[in-house]
Amino acid sequence: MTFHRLVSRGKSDHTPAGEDLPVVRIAFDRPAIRNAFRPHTVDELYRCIDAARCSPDVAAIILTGNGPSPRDGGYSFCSGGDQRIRGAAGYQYESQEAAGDEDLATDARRERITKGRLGRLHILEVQRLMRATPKPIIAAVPGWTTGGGHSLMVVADMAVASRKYARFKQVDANVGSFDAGYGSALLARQIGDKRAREIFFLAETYDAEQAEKWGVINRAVDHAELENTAVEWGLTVAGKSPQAIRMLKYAFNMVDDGIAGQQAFAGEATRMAYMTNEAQEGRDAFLEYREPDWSPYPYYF
Ligand SMILES: CC(C)(COP(=O)(O)OP(=O)(O)OC[C@H]1O[C@@H](n2cnc3c(N)ncnc32)[C@H](O)[C@@H]1OP(=O)(O)O)[C@@H](O)C(=O)NCCC(=O)NCCSC(=O)CCC(=O)c1ccccc1C(=O)O
Repeated sequence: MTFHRLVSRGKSDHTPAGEDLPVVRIAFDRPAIRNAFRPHTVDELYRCIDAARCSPDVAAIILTGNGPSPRDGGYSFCSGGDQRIRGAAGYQYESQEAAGDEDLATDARRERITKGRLGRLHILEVQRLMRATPKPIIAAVPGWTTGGGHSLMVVADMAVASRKYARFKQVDANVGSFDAGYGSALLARQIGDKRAREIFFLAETYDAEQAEKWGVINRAVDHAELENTAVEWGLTVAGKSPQAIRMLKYAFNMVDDGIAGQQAFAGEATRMAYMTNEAQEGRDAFLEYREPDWSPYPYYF
């Protein structure tokens, strides 16, 4: 993965040149294999998103894929799990020596897999972190997005895609996989049940204009404008009330995330409550060994 903090060029973003902007860019960095992820990639992705989540001066996150491929010039967002290191129980870590050597034959790579480590499906932990991150995550889709990559795009709060190169294909069922969580359920919520079933059951390729029409993405744009659009959206979000954006994201999540969604929203409500004189009176009364005086606080209705 690559992680970049955006920096002002001093032109249109109202920030002096060279200063940090409140947006980060996180990108898959295996363009030769359409940005497929392996467990190390997922570990890095988790850490990148968490770093952005924990940065108080970051308002929005762009998730994209580096490219083009040095092999054939193809662009990709993410093609999902790396099928070459998929074991019987999940995606397996490779030894450090094999890591990065994309040209090794499949059998040679398999022989180098560290046997002692468990197969992992922890991209699902990343999906949960994306939901729990109280900042909009914007997927910028430059090319192919398939399998687990398609699901990450679905989980992102907004998505923009290259009209020329972005291609979408939910191939899970082709390779015996199925994202039976957010990747399918959230997609059905976003675009309708029948269409989501079509995308999973038929696994046909669709392009950015179709994706925009169906509501899978927010906008199809010229390839050259892809990241500019994502940055513009990120900076627009940064111009809004942080509290309002936080509450809105958790509000959008709440119904679909059940009690976990309610907990996230309620946690923010509690944080706000703690800032009130009323809640502080409760704390102070306890610390001062006295009964709380609620009289200044009416029963609002
Ligand atoms: C993406 C393609 C449609 C692109 O096609 P094309 O442009 O013709 O390029 P290719 O020549 O096929 O590819 C170039 C090069 O990249 C290699 N490659 C591409 N994708 C992968 C991949 N996913 N794994 C390994 N290697 C890949 C390809 O082999 C070529 O290399 P060569 O050396 O030249 O052979 C097309 O490439 C394609 O269909 N790719 C495979 C897509 C796929 O099957 N993805 C996996 C789906 S399953 C998945 O993602 C797991 C789902 C998941 O995340 C999940 C679900 C449920 C629970 C848990 C999980 C989880 O945590 O993982």
